[in-house]
Amino acid sequence: MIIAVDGPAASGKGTLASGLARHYQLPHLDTGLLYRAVGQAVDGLEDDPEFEAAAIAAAQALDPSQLDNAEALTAARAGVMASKVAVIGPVREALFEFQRSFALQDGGAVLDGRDIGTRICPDADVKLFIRADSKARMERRARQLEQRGQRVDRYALYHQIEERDARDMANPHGGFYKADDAVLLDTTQLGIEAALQAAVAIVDEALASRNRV
Ligand SMILES: Nc1ncnc2c1ncn2[C@@H]1O[C@H](COP(=O)(O)OP(=O)(O)OP(=O)(O)O)[C@@H](O)[C@H]1O
Ligand SMILES: Nc1ccn([C@@H]2O[C@H](COP(=O)(O)O)[C@@H](O)[C@H]2O)c(=O)n1
Repeated sequence: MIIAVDGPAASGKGTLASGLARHYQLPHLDTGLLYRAVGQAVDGLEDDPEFEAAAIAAAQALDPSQLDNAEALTAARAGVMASKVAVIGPVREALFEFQRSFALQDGGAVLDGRDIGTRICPDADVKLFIRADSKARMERRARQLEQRGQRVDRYALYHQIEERDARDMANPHGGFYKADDAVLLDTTQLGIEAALQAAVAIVDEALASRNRV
């Protein structure tokens, strides 16, 4: 079974995807980490005329074992850099095959990102599109950073999230929209456990209706 989980920054899609993976005992891939690893590799080169070429080379050379050191990739700066390399078509092409193979492994997988239901796994068995309003997303990310001991400027964080969403949605190579057959789950008013229960109910219902056909 392939489960695709998409949604904007800090909507909680990673938390839900990993909860679904645990629940259904499937492997999980956070595809944002791939873009973050590429972004991190070219951090500081944004004004260099070779920025695009360097990002493409980094994507082509990406060793997914780099993702084991995920802690550094979760920094806000890595997210911003990820969204800058994600607009480069050949970067997306270079990362496609790894994601597709991960999804197609025996038994299936859960993948979360921006284009899983639209581009990577248009054939997924179940697709979820997670949303939460910008203020809730900012507050969740702020608490996450504060728990790591970081000081947070909530005003700046709000604008950083909005700016990243805007860049992602304008990405001509992105596929960042809700697939027609994705189920929308709004978690603005839901805590983590309630959101996971709602997601499990959606997956179970999708599987049951598939079996009824
Ligand atoms: N429903 C929820 N209610 C409250 N907090 C939540 C909820 N879902 C996730 N969180 C918390 O919000 C933070 C961001 O969640 P998560 O990393 O899953 O978001 P994301 O959409 O994967 O983010 P990104 O796109 O930046 O990778 C985490 O600290 C997580 O524990
Ligand atoms: N499938 C994806 C996943 C991510 N991106 C880009 O990477 C940025 C960081 O992703 P997070 O999920 O870790 O927040 C994101 O803002 C996108 O620009 C993508 O394009 N496609």
